[in-house]
Parts: sequence; structure tokens; C-alpha cells
Amino acid sequence: MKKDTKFVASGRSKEWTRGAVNPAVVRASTVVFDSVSEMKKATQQRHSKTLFYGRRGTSTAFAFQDAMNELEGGVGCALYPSGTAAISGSLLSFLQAGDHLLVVDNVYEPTRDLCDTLLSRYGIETTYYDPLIGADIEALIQPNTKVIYLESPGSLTMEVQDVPAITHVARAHGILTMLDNTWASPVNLQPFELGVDVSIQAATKYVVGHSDVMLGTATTTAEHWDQLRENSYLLGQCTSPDDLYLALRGIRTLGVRMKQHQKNALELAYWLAKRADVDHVRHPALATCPGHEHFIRDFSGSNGLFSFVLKKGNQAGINAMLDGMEHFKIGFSWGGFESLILGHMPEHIAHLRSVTDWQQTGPLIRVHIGLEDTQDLIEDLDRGLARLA
Ligand SMILES: Cc1ncc(COP(=O)(O)O)c(CNNC(=O)CNC(=O)c2ccccc2[N+](=O)[O-])c1O
Repeated sequence: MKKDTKFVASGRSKEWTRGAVNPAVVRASTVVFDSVSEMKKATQQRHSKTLFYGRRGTSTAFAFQDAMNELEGGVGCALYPSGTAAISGSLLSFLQAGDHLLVVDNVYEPTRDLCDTLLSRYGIETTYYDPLIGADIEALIQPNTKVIYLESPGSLTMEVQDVPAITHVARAHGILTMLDNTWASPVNLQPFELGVDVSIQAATKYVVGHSDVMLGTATTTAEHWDQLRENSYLLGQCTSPDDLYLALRGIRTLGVRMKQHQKNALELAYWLAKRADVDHVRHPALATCPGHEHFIRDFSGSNGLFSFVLKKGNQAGINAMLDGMEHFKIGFSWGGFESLILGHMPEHIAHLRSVTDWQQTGPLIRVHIGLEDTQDLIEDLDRGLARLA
């Protein structure tokens, strides 16, 4: 089945839809049984898409899990109330006190905070590595290294990692790899084909696609599914069937939305690349983005999120630029239908890294290009950049 057909067909087993096109929204805490033997049977089968108790999920969850497995090529998909919960739940499922964790240095800030506080408090040591380290990561491996964590591209500075080079080294050392695959979404990169063991999605972004649900997923292979599922279950985090229904609805248009985000973003990226006030554009599809060669090799497309670095500017200029935007809204997160913008001075970016220097001197602007008309967006950004100057 081709990718675009999967967006339409995945997760629609009649077992979940009962003949409708979409699955039922089944809300439950208690599930009642007609007999002790029926309860025992459900208890024995509680790990595999059986109605047992709210915390294990209902058929709405089973439909969404099927869809994510089909789209990412996984065997099992654990669900969490946010992308950050998917990250913490995945790491906590495979790490214990005394273990060592390797994390990419351009990682999403709350992930860094998780490693430096909660995981550290539980006796898990984190070493950060250069996003472009590739196979040289082998030099950082310790006898107690258990997990290598990747995020590619980094969601702020956009470096694209050499994922297969790292997973090859990890596998040779019996180390598990986890990839935050939110930027590619299930559309533009197949994590397990690159040797990844656990693929994490902040479904909050493109999967849901409408900025109205917080949701995370971690998809994995047969080898690791029992451990991920049962350890995540122990954390007791649940996802609402209503949110999962909206996420399934998001999947139906994920392919067409991503094509439009890609088209719009590339138009803006090329327009910015020609401007005299822009030092360079960090869009993975442009040669000016670090790791561009890995994007060309491993990804089948791009999305609406990229950054660009200005030649000069100060915080007051950034504030003036952002405060006056008409279509680009100031906001955390990304992946919805709307355009967003964030601005960071170089010292803030440098503060977010610990083993690689951020050598840019101008501000970094991160944009999420939505589904608006690109002429409106260009005119908006043009006026904004004039305010910053
Ligand atoms: C790659 C990646 N992976 C996971 C998550 C977290 O998903 P969640 O928002 O569903 O928890 C995200 C969320 N992204 N959010 C943003 O990019 C905007 N927010 C921030 O950058 C940010 C920065 C510092 C501190 C806090 C935040 N924040 O999102 O709250 C992500 O980009």
C-alpha cells in the first residue's frame, strides 16, 4: 500500500469502526464482564487490544495505535498525554540507576531539562554529543551506555543527523536508539528502515495538525514492545479517546497538509535566502542547513518548520518584529495549520547547548509556515524584517 493510501486506510478495521468510516469514541474507566471466566480471559489478553480497563485503552486507542504502527512501520505504539511524556516515558522504560545516556546537543530544551534534573536525580548520567558527530559517536560510548537519543532535525537550530551511522554503531554495541521523529512526522522518514529502535512523535504537532490536542506516541519493534508497553503502563498516563479520535482525523489529511506546508515553506525559505539581511537559512532542504546531505539521503520531504539567522539585530528589534506580525503568531509548538514565529538572540541559543558552540552572531528566527497564502506571509515577514532593522 502506498503512503497516501495509508493515510486514508490505516486504523479503520471494522473491529474499531463497527461499519462506520471512522472509529467510535469509546470512553471508559470500568469495563464490566458477564462472568469470572470472561474477566480472566480479558486479563490474560489485556496487553493486546482487548477491552480490559480504561488505562489500557479502548477501541478508539486501538484504532489510533494501528494507524501509527502502519504509518511508521512499528509493531507496537505506546500513547502518552504529550510529546514530552512520550520522551520521558520512553527513556524511563529503558534506563535505570547507573546507566549512561547519550543525547544530541541541539535537543528540545524540555528534553534537556528532563535529563539534567529528573534522570540525573535517579542516577542516570547524560552526555551530550555534536548533532553532526555521526559514527564518531563511538568514542563517547561507555561500558554503561544503554541509550542513544536523537532528534533530527533539531527543532530550533535544525541540524540533520546521520541517523543510520549512529544506529549502526549503537547496534554494534547493543545500545538502544530513540529518535524524536516529530519533524518528519510519519510522512517523511521511516525510522525503523534507518535502524532506530524507538520512534517518538509529539503527535501534538503535525499528526493532530490543528493545534487543539496534546498527544505523544512511541512506536517500536517486536524486540522492545513488551518493555516499552509495560513500563509506560506503570507510569499510569492515559490519553483521551476524544483526543485520539481527533488525532486519527488528523492522519486522514496528514499527507495533503504536509505537501502544502512543504510547498509554502520552501517558497518562503528561498525568498529569505536571497535577502541581504539574512545570514543563512536553516531549512534541511537547503544546502545552507547543517546536515543537508543527510536530509537528501534519508527524508522523502520536508514540512513547515525551519529557522533562519539574521546578520544583525537585538532583542528590541526582535520584539518589534514579532509584536507587529499580522499572520505569523507568537507561540510555542508548531505543526498546526497556522503560521508561527519565535525569535532568539544568539546567547539564548548558546545557553541551550553544552558541548557545541553556537557561533552565530545574529538573531535566530524560527518560523512555522502554515497553510496561508504565501504572498500574504511574504508581505507580513517583509514588513516584520523592516521593523527589526
Ligand atoms: C521536537 C519536539 N519534540 C517534543 C516536543 C514536546 O511535545 P509536546 O509539546 O506535545 O510535549 C516538542 C514541542 N515543541 N515545542 C516547541 O518547539 C515550542 N516550545 C518550546 O520551544 C519550549 C522551549 C523551552 C521551554 C518550553 C517550551 N515549550 O514548548 O513549552 C518538540 O518540538
